[in-house]
Formats: sequence, structure tokens, C-alpha cells
Amino acid sequence: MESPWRVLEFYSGIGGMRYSLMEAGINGEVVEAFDINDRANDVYENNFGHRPCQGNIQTLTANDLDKYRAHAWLLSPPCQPYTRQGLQKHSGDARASSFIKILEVMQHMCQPPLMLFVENVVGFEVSDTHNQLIDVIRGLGFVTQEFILSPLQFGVPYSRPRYFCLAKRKPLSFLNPSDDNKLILRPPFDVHNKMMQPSCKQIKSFLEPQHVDFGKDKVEGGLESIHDADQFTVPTSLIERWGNAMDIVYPESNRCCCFTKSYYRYVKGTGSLLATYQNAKQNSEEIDKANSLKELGLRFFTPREVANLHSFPPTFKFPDHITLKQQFALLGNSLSIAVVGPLLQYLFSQPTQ
Ligand SMILES: C[S@@+](CC[C@H](N)C(=O)[O-])C[C@H]1O[C@@H](n2cnc3c(N)ncnc32)[C@H](O)[C@@H]1O
Repeated sequence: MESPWRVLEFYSGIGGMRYSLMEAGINGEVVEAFDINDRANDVYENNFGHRPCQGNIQTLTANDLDKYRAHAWLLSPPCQPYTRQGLQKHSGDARASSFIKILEVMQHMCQPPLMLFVENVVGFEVSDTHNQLIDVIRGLGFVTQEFILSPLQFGVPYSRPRYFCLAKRKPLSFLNPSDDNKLILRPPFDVHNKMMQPSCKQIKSFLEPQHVDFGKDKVEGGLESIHDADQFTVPTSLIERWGNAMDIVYPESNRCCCFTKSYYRYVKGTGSLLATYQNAKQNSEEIDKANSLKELGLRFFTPREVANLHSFPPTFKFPDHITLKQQFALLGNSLSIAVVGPLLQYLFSQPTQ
């Protein structure tokens, strides 16, 4: 067997990139991961048995990075500088500085990586940081293929469009060179054939088994019998205040909204809520809106369900000391393995000579 690709995982969080690498079946070894967040590192260590290098990525030097002799770098830098909700300060935002520093450092390495994978929010592709990324890596001899893709295009009922930059240093090349140096809105050709499913599954396939049975009896009696149900019920006060702004989905829905790191702390624009009692849906026009919403048995998705929609494996677990809010925050920062797995598989595939 050939020796594994040596991989560095920057901004490793709870390990979405590492799971994606595993999902893609790549013969790759994460030789080091880096994250500044203690809690994220606890979760990472709990699942992979290795604690990422704790510290600011900004302090890494070309010499430090050369020592890893890594073939591939996977990076998911903070996205706040580029989000539509943020101030869009791009490279002027302090949270962008570690990524810009890494780009600078890469130019001073003796052995820069052969492959790069960058994930970020939609909006990154029009930022000045994006221009810097492209300038630096093209200067180092990389060819790029950029994508904006959502789990919805991979059969998962979850809208989370994200920007991805795949880059390979010559003489390496992509399987589908006609997409070189383009921004593409569909999965790469070979992934398309293998992974695209005709339609999305229903939300109910992603719910925890004890929450799957629906109906008024279940909501009124059954949920109370589930020990943790109460903590996921949407309080009436929130329904009254924010009902109009809530994104409500049903177990039969084929789509839900992106879960952000503020899910569970706020309800507006942070992710979908689940209606557990569907019959109310038919009557909802007859009663006033807030009252009809109260009839829906609204609850938050659980962290496990968000992890399922991010296509995390069943083996993924949070350590006991991570609070619910922290779990949602960490998941909201993470990524869709259903999207990143096939993209990594595409990145690591070499055309046959
Ligand atoms: C968008 S999240 C990436 C999450 C990750 N891909 C996952 O699957 O969970 C960005 C991560 O970068 C970390 N981070 C932000 N700035 C950093 C810095 N300067 N040095 C090290 N880590 C940093 C944050 O703690 C956060 O976990």
C-alpha cells in the first residue's frame, strides 16, 4: 500500500474536515490539527483521541509548517468577516488575519502543500481575502476549482450553501480540467454521477428515534415522558414574540434552513424549528397566527439531529461537560460531510495517465 497523504487540518473545530476525509475513503493521515477553542478541542479529542494544537494559527511560521511535510491542507477559517449579517469588513476584520497570515507564510515555505481545500460562507468569493487567496496560490503554481454547493444537491434536506476552493499544485491536476479556474454551482462531474440523488430525503429520517412518532397524543402525553423533551420545546413567549419570523418545518419536509452557531439561543434566522403535531397545519389558517403556531408542538432540533443533518457519523459524541448551547454553537460552526466528503474525494483523485 502507498504511504498515506499527510494532511494538516486548520481551524479544526469539532473535526468536520477529518470526518469528511474518512467518509471520502482517502488514504490520508491528519498529522496535526489546529484550533484556538478549548471546548472544540475537547470534542475533537473525545472523538479522535488526539487533541489539536491549541493556539493561534497566526503564530505558526513557515519553518513550523515545513516540519509537518504535509501534502494537503484543509482550512475552514472563521466566516464572520464575510457573512451577509456581518459588517463585511473582509480582510479588515481581525478574525480574517490568521488566514491572511497563513497565506503569507505559505509563500515562504520550502515545501508548500500540493493540495488545498478551503471552506467558507457564500460571500467569501467576492471578498478581498478571496483575491489574496487566489493571487497567492496561483503564484505558487496552483490550479483552482471553486464551488458553491449545498447539502440539498447531495440528497440531504438541508439548505447550507457554502463556498469551497479546491486547489492542486502543478504537475497535479483535476479529473475534470475543463472546470479549472472557474466558479461552479454544481458538484464536479464524477461526484455528480456517483452522489447526486434524484430527490432529498424527508426531515424525519434525520430525527432521533424517540422523537419520530408524531400526533397530538404524543405531543401532549408522550413528549413529557421523554426525559429531555422539555428543554427542546419552544417556549410560548418566543412563539408570541417571534412567531412570524420562525422557519417551521414538518417531518415530511424536504428542506430545512441552515443552523447557525446561535441556534437555541435565538430563534430568528438561526435555523428551523420542527412542528411535532402536524394536524394543526390544516387548521392553521382558521385561528390567529400565534395561536395556530402554539398548536404545532414546536420544538428545536436536538444537537444529534443537527449533527445528522451535517451528516456526522452516529459515533460522533459530545463529552458530558459540553453544554447544550455550546453543542449548538460548535455544530453551527461546522460543515456538511455530505458535501465536503465527495469534494475531498474529487480533490485527492488523480487522472490516470
Ligand atoms: C468555521 S469554524 C471551523 C469548524 C470546523 N471545520 C468544524 O468542523 O467544526 C472556525 C474555527 O476556527 C477556530 N479559530 C478561529 N480563529 C482562530 C485562530 N486565529 N487560530 C486558531 N483557531 C482559530 C475557531 O475556534 C473555530 O473552531
